[in-house]
Amino acid sequence: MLSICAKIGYSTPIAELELNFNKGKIYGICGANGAGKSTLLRTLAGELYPLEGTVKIGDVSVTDLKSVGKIITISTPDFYPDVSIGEHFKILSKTGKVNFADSIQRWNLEELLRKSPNKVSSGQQQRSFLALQLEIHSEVVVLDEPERHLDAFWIDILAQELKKKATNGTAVILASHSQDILNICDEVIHLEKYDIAS
Ligand SMILES: Nc1ncnc2c1ncn2[C@@H]1O[C@H](COP(=O)(O)OP(=O)(O)OP(=O)(O)O)[C@@H](O)[C@H]1O
Repeated sequence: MLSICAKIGYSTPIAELELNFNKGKIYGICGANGAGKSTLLRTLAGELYPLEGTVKIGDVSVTDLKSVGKIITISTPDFYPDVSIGEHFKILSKTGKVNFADSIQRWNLEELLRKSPNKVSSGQQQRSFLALQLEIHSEVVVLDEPERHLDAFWIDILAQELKKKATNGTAVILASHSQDILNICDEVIHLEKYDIAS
């Protein structure tokens, strides 16, 4: 469904990959700091062009207009500073036609809805962001360290949510340093330091 056959990197290559990602599966990407996990995710999502080669969803390049909306990227939490967390849910429920009631309950966000995103903890921000983004339908979801700032209880909830997403037919691709999250993956890709001479 999503495929990459490419050399990736910014100006110099950091990996050369040939991979396929199928719907209904969870793929983990692991490796040391700087190994290229975020670069791979950004290339898969069409935010970064490969140095050589292609990234396709079906037969269409991920950078083609036809691919818009098929892939969602969940990375650093991003909120409007003067808009309450609850208003973010309201705005997205109108524009994306999504009902967030269950998601707000599952992520235990009722008490945070009136607050500004700048006045809650990093873990609370992350929970709110995941509750918003994971509820939106897409064929592929790409997550960069989704466990960031979460305690063990919420990492477990995150694992359940990702499994549910995959069961519903989404291809889930994540980069993580958490063994608890990597354990739920159907396949784990280890990125090693790339030998430029190769
Ligand atoms: N915006 C950028 N411009 C140029 N080079 C970059 C940029 N972002 C990252 N790099 C370089 O690309 C390489 C891979 O970085 P990347 O962020 O993909 O690593 P990572 O595996 O996600 O690391 P971490 O575990 O620290 O998040 C690093 O050597 C880094 O210095």
